[in-house]
Formats: sequence, structure tokens, C-alpha cells
Amino acid sequence: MDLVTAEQMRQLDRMTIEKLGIPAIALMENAGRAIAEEVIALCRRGGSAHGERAGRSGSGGVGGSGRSGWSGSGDGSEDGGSSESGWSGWSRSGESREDGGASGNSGEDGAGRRGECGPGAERIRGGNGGVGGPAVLPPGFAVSGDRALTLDASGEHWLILAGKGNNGGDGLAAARYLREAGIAVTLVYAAAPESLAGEAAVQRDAAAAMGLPAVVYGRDVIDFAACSGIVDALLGTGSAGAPRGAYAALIAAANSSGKRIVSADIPSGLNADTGELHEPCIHAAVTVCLAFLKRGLVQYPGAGAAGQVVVRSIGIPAASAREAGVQASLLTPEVLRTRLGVDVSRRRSPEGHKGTYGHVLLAAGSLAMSGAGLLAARAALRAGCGLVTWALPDKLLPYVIGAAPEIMLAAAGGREDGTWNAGTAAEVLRLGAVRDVTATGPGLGRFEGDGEWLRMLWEGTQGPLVLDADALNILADCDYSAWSCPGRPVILTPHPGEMARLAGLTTAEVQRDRIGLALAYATQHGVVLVLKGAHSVIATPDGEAYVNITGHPGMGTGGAGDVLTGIISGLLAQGLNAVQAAVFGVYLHGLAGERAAGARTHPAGLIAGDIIEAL
Ligand SMILES: NC(=O)C1=CN([C@@H]2O[C@H](COP(=O)(O)OP(=O)(O)OC[C@H]3O[C@@H](n4cnc5c(N)ncnc54)[C@H](OP(=O)(O)O)[C@@H]3O)[C@@H](O)[C@H]2O)[C@@H](O)CC1
Ligand SMILES: [K+]
Repeated sequence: MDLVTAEQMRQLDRMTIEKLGIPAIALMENAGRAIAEEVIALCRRGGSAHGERAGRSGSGGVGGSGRSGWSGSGDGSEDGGSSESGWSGWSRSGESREDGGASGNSGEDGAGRRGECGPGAERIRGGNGGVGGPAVLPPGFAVSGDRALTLDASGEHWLILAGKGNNGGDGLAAARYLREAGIAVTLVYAAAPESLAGEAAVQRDAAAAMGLPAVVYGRDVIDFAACSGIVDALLGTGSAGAPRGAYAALIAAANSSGKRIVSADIPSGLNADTGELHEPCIHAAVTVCLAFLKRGLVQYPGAGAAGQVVVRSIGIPAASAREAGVQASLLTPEVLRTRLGVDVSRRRSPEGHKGTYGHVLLAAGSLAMSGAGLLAARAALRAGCGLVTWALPDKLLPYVIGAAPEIMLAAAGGREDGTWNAGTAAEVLRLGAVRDVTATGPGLGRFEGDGEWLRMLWEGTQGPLVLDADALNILADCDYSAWSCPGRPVILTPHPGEMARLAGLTTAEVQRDRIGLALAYATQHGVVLVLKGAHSVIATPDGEAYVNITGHPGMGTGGAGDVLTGIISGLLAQGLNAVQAAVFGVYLHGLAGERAAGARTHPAGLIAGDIIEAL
């Protein structure tokens, strides 16, 4: 599933309108209908404002993943129903999810009766049916009503907060469909209705012609207490900066009303590109994202403000995203399989042996931080590689003998106190020369001459090189742009603090636009970058980014990053290329974390070793 910026979305709108000749009003009409369908679906579920949001956050409940509240309609092949993927939370659209098979109704029910359609189907009166008589239809003739746009005995009353741009136009179109479904609506204009232009003005006039009641902010009283839900169509991808004036007041009032809020496209007040929240910003129960997923909806804190995100098609061809140069994707099993060519089933050859699956060299751990090396080494094995050699300081070696009998140990030299020194580089290079992957960083510590030590590994390693933890801190202190590179891939796996040191920023600046920063860094430095944290971002040297949504808040525990280093290294050893290994490694790490959290009495009890055991 593609992730777009506001500018890319505008380009895609233009391409559809100008190249395909689809009128803008048709797109807006589709948008309005999609929003109305999701409001109706929400009314059917009967979710309260807070109840709806709880399913999305996944922060407290055992086994909650945070991605269970996502659904998408853009690409029907997403997921493929793979049980291996654990992707059960996804569904194609609100319509197919809700109607339980009523769509595509052939007019024949389970008992073989014709003429009565499924739930919500209209009864059609045949010419000879007579008033009050049963529906009589000619043989083979059936007409189905639109269940997605029908709500029985609602008693619902929704306020439609409309801005003066196209986002407002979407909301006004939705209002007509809601009214048709029997839901009472009141339009709330943020600006004088006369100030609307273009398609939004067309929607304003259609709503007025239909007799929908309307109030204007600053002129009329707006009764938030009397409504049962709110459509937020104040600001979309055309908004700039913090909401001003009437927009800010309406957002604040909507949030404090405690009512369910369904946002059109993005929550008003959200930066659609970065996920930053302006003050104020809508906190939605559901966000009906139109056409393409906006980057800001998958990056925190925006992902938290959006509630459940539903992506709905409005007639813009999915394939046009690549034409428009979209380089970011939400990481799904489908993306792994088709875009990246990963065998997500991790098939093993019946003839395979330990030599088939590759050999990792891990240079890690020191006396006080031996566990980091052990975790990374064990994770590499659990990721499926054939062999792991753990290179470590001589003085540490006796203490870890037997800790994991499957791991081979190699004394690399080092200091009397069980730490590393610059002289170990030659031995690490010698060991790495006959192995498929070299990984370093976990528990490494800092030592005199560590910059030169890392330069020797950087320039001398022939196979893929994975750098994490202190190896990244060493790198941050070096001007490594001058280092020669033997043409093998490098994978960096920083958490936001390490990323801040690498990029010379504050951690807050790193978190402000994770996708943008990861892309800029990876392309500038020619590395595969894994920016860890909730919804990890993987960026490639040729300018592609993937946002992972597997994982669990319980994974915020010491050693979880070391486990990821091991998983990525283990996948590299098995022959995955650097991008495949980084992306699939992050994905598997998150899935294992979800499983491990679900197996605990409380996810707070999760420790890094549990992630390894859940691989
Ligand atoms: N184009 C298409 O074909 C399709 C578009 N679609 C929909 O359109 C949305 C994008 O529409 P858009 O570009 O009209 O911008 P939109 O988000 O409505 O806001 C612009 C208005 O807000 C105002 N404003 C801005 N910042 C503000 C602030 N901080 N505080 C207060 N006001 C602020 C600004 O006023 P101005 O500053 O110019 O006076 C202007 O009036 C998109 O998200 C999707 O929902 C879909 O229907 C598909 C087809
Ligand atoms: K909105």
C-alpha cells in the first residue's frame, strides 16, 4: 500500500482529472459516499468515542498489536489471507467488511428463494403485487439495495463540520448520503457558505437544495451536546500550519464533546506528511483516508490521533502512484512478496544443511554487556541461519561458554578488563573473510581508537555489514563519507537517539518526520537505514521507504534492538539481499514481539529473550 505526501496526492488528483478526464466533482462524490459508508458502519457497530479508539492503540491489552484497526480498500490483493503473516486485522473496505456478503447478491438466498435479497435489500414491487402485497419479481430478476448506505431506525444525529476547501466539500457530499440513510445531519460551516468555491460550492448548493439544516460558526449556536457523532471535514491535505480562528475553535469543541468523530481524509490539525499534531488537532475514532494512505497517518503521534484508519478508493487508479514517483509503502505481506520478492513462508530445502543457510560473524559484547552479544547471536540462529560465530574479547569468553551451546565462540583479543581495543580489528576481519555477514555493535562499548577500528571493518569487509548500537555511536563521531567502500551493502539500525547522533539532530527533530529523514539519510550515505521505534521505517539507498506496523508496545525493553540485529544478520546469511533482510527482519521482529506479548500475563513483562523464542 503506497504512502503519499500531500503534494503527491495533489499531483495524483491532477493526473486523474486532467489525464483521465474524470471530473473533480466525481472524485468528491466518491469521497463523500465513502465517508458516509464508514459513518454508517460505525453507527452499526455502535462504538463509543473511546471504545472505538481502544481497539486501535493496542497499548494496554494483551496481544493487541496496534495494527488491528487498519483496513484498506485500494489494493485488493493485500494480505492474500496468509495465516503465516498474522495479518488477520486487514480487510479490503468498509463495505465488504460490513455487509457480510450482501454485496454481489445474486437474488437467491441460502434457501434457494429468489426475489428477496440479503439484509438491507429493497423489496421491489412487481406490477401485479398490489399495495401492501408481497414483492413479486419476474423469474431471474432481482434488485439489491445498498446496504452500505442504509441504517435501520437510527436515531442518530451527526454534525458535519465543513471547511471551505475540498475537504469541506467531501463532508458536504457525505451529509447528503447520510441524510438518505435516515441519519439526521446538521451542517456546520467554519466560514461563510458564500466563501466556498469550485466543487465545494457545488456540494454546498446540493445540500441546500436538499434542505439540509445548516449553521455557521460565529453566527449561530452550535449544539455539540445534542449530536451523536461528528464528521470532521474542516481541513485536509490543503491545510497549512496550526488551525486558525473558527477551525481551531471547532476542533477544540469537537474533541471536548466526547462524541465519536469520523475524519475526512486526515484529522484536521494533523500534518499530513509528518504525523505532527498541530494545536489543536482532531482526535478521531475513525479516519476515512481517501485514495492513498497519507504518510502522516502512519507516523506517531499522527497515527494515534487518527484512530482506526480506513483507506477508501475514490476512482484514482492505484497504479498512478508509481507514475507520480511515490517512494514510500506500508509494509504488508503483499509488499514483501511482490515488491521485494521475499519468500515470507521461509521455506527450507529438503536437501538443506547448515552450510545452505549461511554463517554470521558477530563482533559484539564486553564483560559488562555480554548479554547484548548473546541475544544477537541467538536471534540470528532463530532467524534461520546455519551457523553463528560470536567474536568477543578473550577475557569475556570463559564466562559465556555454554550459555548457548549452538553458538561458536572466537576470542578476538581485547583488554584485560574484558573490553575491546583497536588491535582486534585485524582478527575480526580475518574471521569475517570466510563468513557471509559481519555484524557488530551490540554491547561493543567505546574504546580508544574505535573510529579507526570501525574504518578497518568498513573498508575491509567483503560481505554485508550490519552496524548497531555503539558501532553507530562510533560512526557518528567519524566523517565516514571519506571511507572507501568495497561495494557491499551496509545496514544501519539506529533507534531515534542513535539516529540523532548520526544526523546531528535532536531526538525530537528525528521524530518530527521519520520517513523524510530516513529517506534523506539513506540516499545521501548510500546505506540501508532502519530507523527503529513505533512503526519502524526502512529506507534504501535508491530512495524507497517502507513503514512497518507489526510490533507491540511491550517491546520497549532492553535487548530488543540486539535481537533485531541478529535477525537481520541471520536473514542476510541465508541469501536475502540487504533491503529484503532489513525489511523482512523488522517485520518478523515485530510479529514475534506481538506473539511474545500475547503469551505473557501482561505485555509489560515481555523481555528481549521472549522475542527470540517467538520467532
Ligand atoms: N482536489 C481534488 O480533486 C480532491 C480533493 N479531495 C479532498 O480535498 C482535500 C484537499 O482540499 P484542498 O486542497 O481544497 O484543501 P483543504 O484541506 O480543504 O483546506 C484548504 C482550505 O483550508 C484553509 N486553511 C488552510 N490552512 C488552514 C489553517 N491552518 N487554518 C484555517 N484554515 C486553513 C484554506 O483557506 P485559505 O488559507 O486559503 O484562506 C482553504 O480554504 C483532501 O484532503 C480531500 O479531502 C478529495 O475529495 C478528492 C478529490
Ligand atoms: K479532515
